[in-house]
Amino acid sequence: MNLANIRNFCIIAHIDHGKSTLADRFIQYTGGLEEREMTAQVLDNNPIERERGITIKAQAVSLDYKARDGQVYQLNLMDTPGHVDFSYEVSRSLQACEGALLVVDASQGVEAQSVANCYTALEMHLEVLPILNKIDLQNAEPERVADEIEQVIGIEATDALRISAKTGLGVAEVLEAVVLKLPPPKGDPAGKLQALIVDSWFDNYLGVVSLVRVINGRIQKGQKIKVMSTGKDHEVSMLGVHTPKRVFKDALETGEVGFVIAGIKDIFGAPVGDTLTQAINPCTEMLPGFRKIQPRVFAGLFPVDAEDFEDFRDSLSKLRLNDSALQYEPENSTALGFGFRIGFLGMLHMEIVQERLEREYNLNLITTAPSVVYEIVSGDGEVRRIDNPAELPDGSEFQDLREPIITARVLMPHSYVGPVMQLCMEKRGVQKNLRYLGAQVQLEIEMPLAEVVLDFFDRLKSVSRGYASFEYEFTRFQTADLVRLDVLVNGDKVDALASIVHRDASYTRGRDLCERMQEVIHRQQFDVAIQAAIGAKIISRSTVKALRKDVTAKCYGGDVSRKRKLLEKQKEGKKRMKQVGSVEIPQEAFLAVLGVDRKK
Ligand SMILES: Nc1nc2c(ncn2[C@@H]2O[C@H](COP(=O)(O)OP(=O)(O)OP(=O)(O)O)[C@@H](O)[C@H]2O)c(=O)[nH]1
Repeated sequence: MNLANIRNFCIIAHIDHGKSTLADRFIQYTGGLEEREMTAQVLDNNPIERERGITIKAQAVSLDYKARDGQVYQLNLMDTPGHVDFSYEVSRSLQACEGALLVVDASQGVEAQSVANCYTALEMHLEVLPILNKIDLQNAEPERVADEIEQVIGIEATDALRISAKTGLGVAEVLEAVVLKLPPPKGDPAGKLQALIVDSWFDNYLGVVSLVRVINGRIQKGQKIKVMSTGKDHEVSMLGVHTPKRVFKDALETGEVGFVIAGIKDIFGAPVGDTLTQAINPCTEMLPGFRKIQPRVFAGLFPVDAEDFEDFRDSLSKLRLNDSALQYEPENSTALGFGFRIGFLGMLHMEIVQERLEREYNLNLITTAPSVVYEIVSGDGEVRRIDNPAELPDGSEFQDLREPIITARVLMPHSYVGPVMQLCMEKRGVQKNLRYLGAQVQLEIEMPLAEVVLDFFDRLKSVSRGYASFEYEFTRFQTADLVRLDVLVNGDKVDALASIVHRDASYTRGRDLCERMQEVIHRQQFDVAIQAAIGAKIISRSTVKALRKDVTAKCYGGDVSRKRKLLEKQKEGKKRMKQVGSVEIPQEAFLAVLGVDRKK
C-alpha cells in the first residue's frame, strides 16, 4: 500500500467511555466482519477481559476503508488498554501510530487516565482528535465536555465530532476524519528493513507471534530476519494482518502494521520494543525501544495442596509466555510451604493473574497480601531491595529504610475536593498542586505506594461516589519510619501474615488486623489466640472462641443427605484454606490487612 494511503492510529479512552464499541463499529462499517460474525467486542479476545469488560492486550486490526475521495485507505487501528495498571502498554501502541482518537463520554467528562495517555500521545507528537461519544444519552453535555477537554488537556475541541458509537451516529465522519486529519506514516520503502516489535505473544499452534510496525523497508515471507537485541537470525514463515480475521500476506510494507511468525520458541526471543532487521546486510541502528517495565506490587502465591507445586510452576511458565510483565521466583514460607513470589504491575494485574491461574490452569491458590518493594541501606551503605515483609530485619540491623513514593493525579468535580484531600492525607499524602480546570479540579499529590496498594482506589471511588479518577507514576524511594507488624496465631508467628506499616499507624493497624482476623477465622475445636506484635512486643490480641458443639449434631439420627450436604458445604468452604500449625486459616485472613483502614 502506498504510504499516503495508510493511517496508523489508536483510541485513547477511559474505561467504559466506549472505545471497544467504536472499534466494533469501524470493523462493521468497513466490512471486516459479517454481521453474524460480530460477537460482543471482538477486540477483547481473552475471556477474562471480555467478562470484566476491560481491554488488556494491545491488538491491531487492519481495515480497508473506501473514503469519500474514492480512494481506498488502509486504517490500522491499535487497541489500547484503559486501566492504569497497563499504561505502559498504551505507550507501546502509541509508538506505532501517527494519530490518536481521544474518545470522551459526553455524559461524563474527562478522566485522569485518558488525560495521562493523551499527554503521552502529545509528547510523542501524535495528532490527537477529540471525539465526544454517547450523545444519544439524554444527559449528554457535549458543549461542557468539549470545554473541559480544552481546559484540562489543552487541545482544540470546539469542533470535536459528536457521535454515538452505540447507534452508529457520526461514525462515518470519524473514519473520514481519520483519513483527512491524521498524518500518513513516514519511512523509506527502499531502505533496509527496520520493524518495531510492538507486542509478542505465544500461540499454542503458531508459536511466538509478534505484532510489528514496519518503519523502513519491507518484511516478506521466506526472508531471513535478525532480532537485533539477541543477534539471532530466523526465517519468516508467515506474516499478515488481522481484519480482525487472520489474513496471511506475502509482505508487510513500510508504514504497515501486522503480525510476523518466524519460528521463535519463546517470547524472550522476540522481546517487545526490539527491532527486526534483515539478516543479510542488516541495519546498524536499533529503533528507540520502550521504557522497561518494573513490577511494583508483589504477593506470595501458594498452592493449597502442596502436591500442586509442580503444576503451579508449569502454569506460571506458560502464563509468562503471554505476559512478559509477569515476574516470579520461588518462595518458601514456614506457614504456607512452597510457592512463588510474583511481581505485578498493579492490583488489577494481580487479580487477573490469580484468576487465570485458577480458572485456566485449575489451581487452588492462597494469596498473601500484596506488598511493595523497599530499599534497605545497611551500616556499610550497601543498598538492597526486599519485596517480602517477612524479610525485613530488625531495625537495629540497618541504617535506613526507604519506601516507594508515587505522584498521583486525581481529577474530580469541585464538590469532592474536601473528602478526597482528607483521604489523601490519611494515606500520608503530600499535596503538590491543585488546579481548577472548568468544572473539574486536578489534585497532584505524592503518596507512598504501599498506601495505594492497600485500598486507596476503592476508598477514592467511595468518597467521590465514583466521580474521581486517578493515575500515578513511580517517583522515588524515600526514607520512612516503618516497622514490621507480625501476626501470631496461637503463639506461632505466621510469616505470610507479616506486613510493613508506618510506626505511627502500627498500633491501630495491629488492633484492626486482630479484629478482622477474628471475624474471618472459623471457629475451631479450641480457642485460637490472634496477636499482633512489633519485634518482641505484643501490641494487640483477640480470640476466636472454640466451637461449642459439632455442627452436624443437630442432624443427628435424621436425614443422611442433609448431613452429607452440610459436610460437603464445609468441604467447599475448606477449599481456600491452609492448615497453619493446628489452625485452619482461610484466604480472607491473609488479605485482612487490605481492609483494615476501611471505616466500619
Ligand atoms: N448510550 C450509549 N452507550 C454507549 C455508547 N458507546 C458505548 N456505550 C456503552 O458503554 C459501555 C462501555 O463501552 P465499551 O465500548 O465497552 O467501553 P471501553 O471504553 O471499550 O471499555 P474498556 O474496554 O474497558 O476500555 C457499554 O455498555 C456500551 O454499550 C454510546 O454511544 N451511547
